[in-house]
Amino acid sequence: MISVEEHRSRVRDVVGTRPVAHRALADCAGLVLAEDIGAGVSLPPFDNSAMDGYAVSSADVAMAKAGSPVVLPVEGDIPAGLTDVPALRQGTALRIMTGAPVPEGADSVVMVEHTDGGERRVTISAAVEAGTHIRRAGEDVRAGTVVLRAGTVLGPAQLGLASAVGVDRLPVFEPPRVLVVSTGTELVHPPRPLRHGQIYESNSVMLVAALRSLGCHVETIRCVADDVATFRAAVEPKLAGTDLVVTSGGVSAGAYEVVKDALAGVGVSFGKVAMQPGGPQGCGRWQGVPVVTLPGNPVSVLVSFEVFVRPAVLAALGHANPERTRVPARLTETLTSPKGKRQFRRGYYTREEGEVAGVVAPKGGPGSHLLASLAEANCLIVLDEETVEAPKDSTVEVLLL
Ligand SMILES: Nc1nc2c(c(=O)[nH]1)N[C@H]1C(S)=C(S)[C@@H](COP(=O)(O)OP(=O)(O)OC[C@H]3O[C@@H](n4cnc5c(N)ncnc54)[C@H](O)[C@@H]3O)O[C@H]1N2
Ligand code: MOO
Ligand SMILES: [Mg+2]
Repeated sequence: MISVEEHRSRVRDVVGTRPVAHRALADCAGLVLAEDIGAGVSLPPFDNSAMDGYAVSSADVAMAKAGSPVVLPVEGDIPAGLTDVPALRQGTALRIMTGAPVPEGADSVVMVEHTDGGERRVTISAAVEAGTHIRRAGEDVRAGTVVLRAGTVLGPAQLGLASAVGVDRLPVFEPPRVLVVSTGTELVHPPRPLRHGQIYESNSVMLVAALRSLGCHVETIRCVADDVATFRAAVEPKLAGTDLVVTSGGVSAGAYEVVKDALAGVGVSFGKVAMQPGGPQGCGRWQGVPVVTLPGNPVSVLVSFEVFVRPAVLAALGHANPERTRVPARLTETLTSPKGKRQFRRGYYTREEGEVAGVVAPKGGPGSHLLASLAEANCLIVLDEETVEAPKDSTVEVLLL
């Protein structure tokens, strides 16, 4: 039996690191930036108006008040996007819009609300200080400086910033193409009718959802019968276009362990990990393609995914911290755990406003077939290898899902 940590590091080594690809910004959301990005332009690129109003020289409107306004001739318009901007003659005004370049000779903008809105002549009823409503070139970003650091997870704001400094593609760790294969002669695609002895397939659905949430491209082969020739014929032709294969089922100690029987001799090793659920595990390479084989019980599949596959895929994608958040929580009931194994129990974690630690209520028993309780859970309770009993009201560690 190997430890959880040992298998985690094997899976991580097998999955490796993804290559870097340059992708259009629209395809980068959620991915990790592979290199520092410098600004090609300053932000703003030029002094521009923060308001719709009139560009003036503050000296010309210094005496303007509500009761005694100043009237200036308006010599033209500066809409946003105007590239040939006239200079302001002293003693006049230019009508200017938000985002438009401030003309030479102007040192401030009077909001249209403080004027009569005139087109030929404008009556200004408030003075402005020099600099009012002008957004200075470079006050946000200076050209040539690094705006996004390697390792940044690209969300909407980071992608917007990249575009604002003139970038249309970014170097990111390329998401893997993952092939999910669920095995079991008993498995049936819903909604086909079930015969006695058959069950509806659910593991591939969980794995696809979990992998897509990490940004992976996923293809599925569902309900492969427990027959080595059938398994090979279904999966082998797909290996060429695949970066990672994740299988479910067929890895334990029985007579029809299709995944084990098909892959044990070709570079994938199998064994037991000291955890519950998720004991039987395997990983390795098949024709050079990384393979992680998960046990078939539905809870075992999702727990194994959380413990082994998710951190390995996130690390491959360049995430500095690929782990779930761990928090302490007070148990609402006593739990028991097998000595020598790390147990992961489903739980529902809550924390009241103002409380330091939260509370966790176990959901369902330890059985790895109890899918309904998994669907009610928002965390995994971790009971370490030494723990045989965690009493009610004791503090345990939970992983927030
Ligand atoms: N003699 C032993 N028997 C078993 C051991 C053991 O150590 N000695 N380990 C048990 C544990 S723990 C697990 S976990 C399972 C793992 O078995 P397999 O990986 O070979 O998985 P299967 O036998 O194919 O299936 C197990 C179980 O899960 C259901 N299943 C499988 N695939 C799906 C799916 N895609 N959707 C829904 N349900 C699925 C399947 O019908 C079985 O009930 O082995 C124990 N046995
Ligand atoms: O280790 Mo198995 O995954 O409990 O059912
Ligand atoms: Mg089996």
